[in-house]
Amino acid sequence: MMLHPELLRAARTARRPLGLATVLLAAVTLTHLAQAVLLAVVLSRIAHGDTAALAPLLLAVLAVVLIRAALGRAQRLTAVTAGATVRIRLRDTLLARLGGLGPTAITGARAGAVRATLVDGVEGVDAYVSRYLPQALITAAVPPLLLVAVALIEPYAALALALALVLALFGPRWWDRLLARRGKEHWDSYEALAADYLEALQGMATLRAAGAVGRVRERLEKRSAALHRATVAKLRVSLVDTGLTDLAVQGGTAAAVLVACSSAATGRTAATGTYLLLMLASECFRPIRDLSREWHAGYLGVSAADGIAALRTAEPAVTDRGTVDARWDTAPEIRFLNVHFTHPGADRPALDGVTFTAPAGRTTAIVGPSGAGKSTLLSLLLRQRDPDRGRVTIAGTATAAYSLASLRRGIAVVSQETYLFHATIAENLRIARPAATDGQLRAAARSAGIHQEITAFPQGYDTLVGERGATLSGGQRQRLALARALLADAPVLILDEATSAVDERGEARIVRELVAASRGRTCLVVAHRLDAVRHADHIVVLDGGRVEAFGDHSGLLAAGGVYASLVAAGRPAQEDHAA
Ligand SMILES: Nc1ncnc2c1ncn2[C@@H]1O[C@H](COP(=O)(O)OP(=O)(O)OP(=O)(O)O)[C@@H](O)[C@H]1O
Repeated sequence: MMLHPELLRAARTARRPLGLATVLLAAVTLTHLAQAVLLAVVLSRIAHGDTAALAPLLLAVLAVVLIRAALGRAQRLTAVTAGATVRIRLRDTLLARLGGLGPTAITGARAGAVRATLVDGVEGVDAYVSRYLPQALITAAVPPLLLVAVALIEPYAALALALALVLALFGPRWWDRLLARRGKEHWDSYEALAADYLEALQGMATLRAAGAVGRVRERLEKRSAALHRATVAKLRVSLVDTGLTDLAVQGGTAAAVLVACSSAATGRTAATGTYLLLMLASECFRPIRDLSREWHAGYLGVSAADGIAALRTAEPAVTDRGTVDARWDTAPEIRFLNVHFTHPGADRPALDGVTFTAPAGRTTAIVGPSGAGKSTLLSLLLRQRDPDRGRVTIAGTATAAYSLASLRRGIAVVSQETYLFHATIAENLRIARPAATDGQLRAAARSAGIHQEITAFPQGYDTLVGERGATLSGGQRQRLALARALLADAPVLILDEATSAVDERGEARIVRELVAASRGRTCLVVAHRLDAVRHADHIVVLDGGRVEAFGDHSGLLAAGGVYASLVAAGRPAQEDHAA
């Protein structure tokens, strides 16, 4: 019997249906026992040539069989309901935890591995709690009780059965650790394969362009072979386990039959007692045989349990202890006050004493060469991380004082990696505001410069965009994401390289239109091309994690420095560095 604390915790979320499933399983077991007793009486009557009461006895057997069929059906339905409850609650918990962990933790894990845990691992937990656990409880309770009954009829038979039961129940436990290890190795191989496959599918265009499809296929074949080896290794241990149980069951039954025959021959037991002994000896092992069958169904759950526990208990990068509701009536002012931050494992700070104010209701651009700290700054504003020192405030209140959910609702973000779902354009837009009217959708799309292109599609706003917006161009995807952020109507808007996939003229136009559309909001813009941000009310120039300068386009240009050299280069900062 393998019990895992994580699986028991999951089972507690559906105590009632699981309790009912176990009670019904106990009732099914009782019908087996009742049938065994009735058959023993029938056989004994036949042996004595007493056929008078056979008809009612056989009818009683039939009734028991019918009752068992009904109970068995109810038991399976209840178990399925219990399993579904556990599955749904566990997935909810894990998804909520993933949401709470934020992008830093999610990018640390491999998407395919997380998917395997969330989908296949949770399915395994369902089988474990709904089928294996009730059977394990019955197995722990029924054979000892039957042993007592057998001992009352023939103590020697009880002794033979007890030895076989101990061997059947505890013998395989020697292999438990090895089995758990093999199960873990199998699950790790499975996760790695799932992650590699997902990555290969998602990156197929890049792999094809780089001529690397063959190499990746070889790697996947190696992964498949590793999974096959892990499966066989696991099966070997599991077969020894099952073999030992079978041996004990067969041996125990044979020994009990021998003892029953000998005690009948010596006259120690009467005919009814002998038949009862034979029937009960077989019933003693029924729960063990059933448990062995259910074990294979629930084994996946045991293998995935460690991964599920790790996901469920993963610590988020920031704690959500804030209580203030980030619901600002007017666009708020954003301030960075002497903010220091070093990424875990990095040897130099990404932000080294950053201080500036993004005035309320205005557009502030953040520019600087690659690695200057722009994305880090935005991640601190969104509380994906907390500063090591210093404070980030919105409307005069530290970001940590706001509840995370409300803070993130109050800030709309468009980044290069904004995700579009396999749904229609309208559905993708309404993710930001489910109750938005068609008019509001159109207004947001117009501001993001995509309305005309949408209406040019044969199905307009009902066009399916494909997974990750596959049927759209890079620029269209970004503008759609932009429209979605505008629709969110949050008082703070962050554009993080949001228009980099749009052509140069398009970018400058969109940023101009956005600035107009976001009037009344506090807008922070990190743009690829300086042309796009020259009209911003304020520009913060970051370099090496410090604020190098602060001002407007003409002032910064006149002052020289990093900004002037970036403009003079006339190219994106990243290219400068790469050159
Ligand atoms: N997860 C991370 N772990 C360690 N170091 C990091 C991490 N993310 C960023 N850094 C480092 O922090 C510094 C600032 O990076 P950041 O991404 O904020 O710069 P950026 O100005 O946004 O650059 P870019 O314009 O190229 O996107 C860089 O030195 C970078 O190498």
